[in-house]
Amino acid sequence: MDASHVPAAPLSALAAGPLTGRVRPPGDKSVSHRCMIFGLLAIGETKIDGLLEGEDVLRTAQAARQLGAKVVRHAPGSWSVWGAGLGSLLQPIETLDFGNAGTGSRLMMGVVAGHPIVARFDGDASLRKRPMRRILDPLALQGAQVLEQAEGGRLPLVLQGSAEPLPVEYKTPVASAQIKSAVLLCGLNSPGRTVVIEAEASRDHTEKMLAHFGATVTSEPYGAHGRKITLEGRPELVARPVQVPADPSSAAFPLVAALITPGSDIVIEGVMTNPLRSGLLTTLQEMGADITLENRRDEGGEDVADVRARFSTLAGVDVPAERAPSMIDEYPILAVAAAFARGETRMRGLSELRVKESDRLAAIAAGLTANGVDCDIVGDDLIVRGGQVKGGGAVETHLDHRIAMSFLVMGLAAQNKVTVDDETMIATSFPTFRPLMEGLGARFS
Ligand SMILES: O=C(O)C1=C[C@@H](OP(=O)(O)O)[C@@H](O)[C@H](O)C1
Ligand SMILES: C=C(OP(=O)(O)O)C(=O)O
Repeated sequence: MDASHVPAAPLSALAAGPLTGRVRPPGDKSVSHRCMIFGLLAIGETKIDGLLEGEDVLRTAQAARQLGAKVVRHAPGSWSVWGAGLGSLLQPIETLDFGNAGTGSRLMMGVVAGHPIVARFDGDASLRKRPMRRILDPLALQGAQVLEQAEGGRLPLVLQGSAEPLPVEYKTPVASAQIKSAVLLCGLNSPGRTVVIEAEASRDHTEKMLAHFGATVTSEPYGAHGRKITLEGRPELVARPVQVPADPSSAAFPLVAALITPGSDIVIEGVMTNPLRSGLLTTLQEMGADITLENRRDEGGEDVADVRARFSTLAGVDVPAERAPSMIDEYPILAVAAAFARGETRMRGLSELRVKESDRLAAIAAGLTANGVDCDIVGDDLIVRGGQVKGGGAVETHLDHRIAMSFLVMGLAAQNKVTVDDETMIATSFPTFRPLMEGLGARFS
């Protein structure tokens, strides 16, 4: 299903009995995008197991095809990519249309910027509003040229890459794995060394995959919370199998649903517990959540665990700004947990939430207010005063999957049903959200 071409579909969540059972959410979205990209750049067959078949990743798969890869689906989650090879991408004829996918579009800009080709990038109404200068600025230092762009450096835009990207040392202006990854992916085809410095470490899937596919890449501490990543250009990237763990950002929805719904006891299997993605687990545990990590193991180079969550009496906490990169996509669902917690939760330093699929800071506050939850935005902080949640509200999702799923979870434990104006965007990251939640006992109408 192509979520961007289906009409909006409202959906309500109703108070549910206890949630029980075991589930496995789909594959991680960040890793799945990167499977397609590294598959495109490597020589040979990249076999992928557990790929997220969400709309965002399918867009990246399509772009990889347009740039010369052969991409084949064998069975659900089981895919192969035969790469064009680093330095040998095809000139795409049609626009690369990334739909709703920030990650796919921005990482692929890095790939195109490092090749002597011209590509037109576009996306849906949400993606067209998102800032791209943060990607285009470093890529210009590396030698790429923006031939056309919409106002403010936005999509649609036309990017001309360079046959020989310049080696750069780039310090990212905000903690962003997308900026870091775009620079590194462009630097792959540079005859020299590319260095990215981030003051606060962001998710490291690109670095891990670079090493997995044979590049020489190092990552060392930088300052109190940062990293310095150094990549040697022009490696021979060789196809390697990839096993995709379950997405912690998707697992967050059944997790919080169980914590706030009385009597619940669930297990979420195979969840990636990479420390750079685990800020939500830390925060919920600080709030008093009954969460245990069982059967901890390594799957495909990532830490994974089965996460057991039981209904808990939560208390408000202060969430420090430096934790934001490790839980950046989880603030909408954390705000829902905070609405059911006793006392005040203050989430600090959320400016990046304003430039996601929607202005998430505003969308969260509006959704909470519509459902009778007391909250404020103070500067870049969100303050939620929790307790019992009246519900009964209608929530505007602004083409944002995480806003839709978060408020549907709220409806499972609120006194009255919660309605979101459009559930279609959920297909971008978690196409099985509804059946998975219903399997645990959730009710939607
Ligand atoms: O690199 C990635 O896979 C992602 C990075 C994050 O974005 P930023 O780099 O903009 O923080 C995150 O919000 C997004 O969902 C996925
Ligand atoms: C921000 C997100 O994704 P992207 O930037 O890839 O659109 C997300 O999935 O919450």
